[in-house]
Amino acid sequence: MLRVENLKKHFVIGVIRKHRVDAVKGVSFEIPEGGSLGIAGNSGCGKSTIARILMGLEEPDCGTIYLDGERQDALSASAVRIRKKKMQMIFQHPEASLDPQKTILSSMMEPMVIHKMCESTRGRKERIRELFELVGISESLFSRYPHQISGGEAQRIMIARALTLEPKVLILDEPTSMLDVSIQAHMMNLLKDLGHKMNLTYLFISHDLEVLSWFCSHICIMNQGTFVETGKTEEIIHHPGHPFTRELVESFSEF
Ligand SMILES: Nc1ncnc2c1ncn2[C@@H]1O[C@H](COP(=O)(O)OP(=O)(O)OP(=O)(O)O)[C@@H](O)[C@H]1O
Repeated sequence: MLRVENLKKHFVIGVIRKHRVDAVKGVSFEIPEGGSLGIAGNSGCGKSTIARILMGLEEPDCGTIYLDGERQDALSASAVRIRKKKMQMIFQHPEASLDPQKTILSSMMEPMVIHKMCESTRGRKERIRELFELVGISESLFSRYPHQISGGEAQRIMIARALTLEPKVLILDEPTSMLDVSIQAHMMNLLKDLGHKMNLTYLFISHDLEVLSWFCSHICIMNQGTFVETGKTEEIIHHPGHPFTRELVESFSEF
């Protein structure tokens, strides 16, 4: 479903003394339809840069992305728009993704209008109602503003919003790290359930090996812009081959 080959990205920071940061140094991975791949690594190792490139928010230096069998850099502008529908992202700060001046219903409608989903406003509202039910929130939130909802509700709204476009791939970038521990488990169960019901393909980015090992069948361990180890999650967690992976696994088993 999603294949990435030799992705690279550097940034130049500083004004007077320029400094080069090689954020992603040639990573490759593949996720089959309905599969779940985790990318684990410490802060600053380049995880979110990969996600931002996939979502078209950053231009890579080089690399090839195939989505649903199609090479993405060979696409026309209209095909890029279709790709953006197929791949959606859930961010760490859901409240920051909602416009504070718009009601929840209006924020939900927006992507559906842009991508011409459903024929009428009534049809769109009905679809949003169904999605709210699916993610376990009530339509009483429709008329509220982002400051009138909880963090857990905001994240469920963002999941429902991503699903309005009927994506095939969901990129999760630390989707639960800002939530209460009690809500985190509900959210992870919800995402797993949705994956089964809608045959979603997941790319899950996190520094939390415990969450990733529960959610993902396969995992890539990332350090300083490269994948140091890739494989089945169970095998990597129980038999880490690379010193960095061992360090990461040990830091989690201490808790
Ligand atoms: N727009 C940018 N301009 C300059 N440097 C950047 C930019 N975006 C990321 N970087 C740098 O690239 C490196 C990788 O950043 P990235 O956000 O991908 O890491 P991460 O693994 O997702 O970290 P975290 O888990 O803390 O979000 C870091 O050194 C970061 O400072």
